Amino acid sequence: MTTNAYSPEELKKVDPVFGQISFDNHEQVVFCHDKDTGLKAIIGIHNTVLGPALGGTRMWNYTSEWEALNDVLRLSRGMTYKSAISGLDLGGGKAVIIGDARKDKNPELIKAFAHYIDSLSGRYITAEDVGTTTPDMDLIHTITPHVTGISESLGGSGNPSPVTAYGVFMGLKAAANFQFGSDNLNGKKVLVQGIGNVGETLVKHLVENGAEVYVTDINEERVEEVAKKYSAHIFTGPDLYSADVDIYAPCALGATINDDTIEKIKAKVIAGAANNQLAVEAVHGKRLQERGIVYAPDFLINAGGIINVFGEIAKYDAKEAIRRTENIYNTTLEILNFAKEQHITTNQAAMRKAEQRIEAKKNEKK
Ligand SMILES: NC(=O)c1ccc[n+]([C@@H]2O[C@H](COP(=O)([O-])OP(=O)(O)OC[C@H]3O[C@@H](n4cnc5c(N)ncnc54)[C@H](O)[C@@H]3O)[C@@H](O)[C@H]2O)c1
Repeated sequence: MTTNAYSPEELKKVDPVFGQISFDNHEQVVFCHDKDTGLKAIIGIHNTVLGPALGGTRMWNYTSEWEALNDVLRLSRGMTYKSAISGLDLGGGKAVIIGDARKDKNPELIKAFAHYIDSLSGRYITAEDVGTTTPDMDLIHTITPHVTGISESLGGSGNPSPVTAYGVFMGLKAAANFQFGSDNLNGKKVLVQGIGNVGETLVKHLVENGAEVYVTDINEERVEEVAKKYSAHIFTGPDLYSADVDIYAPCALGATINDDTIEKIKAKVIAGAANNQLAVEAVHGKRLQERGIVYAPDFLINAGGIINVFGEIAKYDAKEAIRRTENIYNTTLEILNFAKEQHITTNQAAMRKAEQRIEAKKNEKK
């Protein structure tokens, strides 16, 4: 599975950087190459109006540079909106390293990358993402202070995934409240797709709150293990998108709501952790709205991780991170109501609120 919604062929049709499909007024795009280690990386700084651009480094075996560039453009923009809607004084950025994390990652390559981060003097602050780990961040920390998600022993905020899962759970409950008139999940059928770090903890919260949880993952061992641990059901149908459930929680990779899946979805609420769930925001967000499916914007409800990590910069503790994450419930309800009033999609509503915050800050600075 690629992490992009576009094929390399589609991406090659336009100008190399500023003409890219996902280019959206990014402030800076940095191409990093180190001959000795073979490092090829791209740092995308989308917007720094609210603060330094914070976002993780993804290491992925992209099939082409076009795909890597598109991913970093798309992901860094997403971070701007995520931090803005979450009330954090942070801008949006992200980095990608081209390569297979299992085969190509080594300390020298990570250190070479750290020097590039350092060269940006804090305009970009990194963290973990797919393919990078806390030990990688600790290593980056030996070169530059502009890194979060480091070990707790070094003053870090620890594993963000449980906090992310808690935020997703809050957003999911708020969306259920909006759609079903109550956030009581007792007996509600919920399908969790992807039971990794975030998905597993989400399953725990759901089961503890009486939901009937179905799990699916490409890792079959994990499915068995998680289903057994939490007394969840293993999803066995031929097609998970047409599953007869109330809530679909995408917690694997992005773009699962696309032309092939959208008409099949029976769930009345979509709320999950995966980034960029809508393959094409305008098209698929609208179609969900037309079909009466309440979509809790991913970048809003999966912000627990960044709220947690921001504590390393803003110097707040784990309790405060949880308190702020809990507020995702209120923000989600506010956004869903705003979308209804304005007759816009929930994704548009969240983006509009985020843009309003950025604009206000820009005007304040003038
Ligand atoms: N970890 C965080 O704090 C955090 C924060 C914000 C967003 N997210 C996003 O949430 C998602 C999950 O994050 P995570 O940290 O749990 O990742 P993870 O790698 O621990 O788990 C992902 C799981 O999805 C499974 N998977 C992959 N492709 C699949 C497919 N096609 N069908 C079913 N299962 C599949 C994997 O086997 C794995 O178990 C990712 O999209 C991530 O970008 C995570």
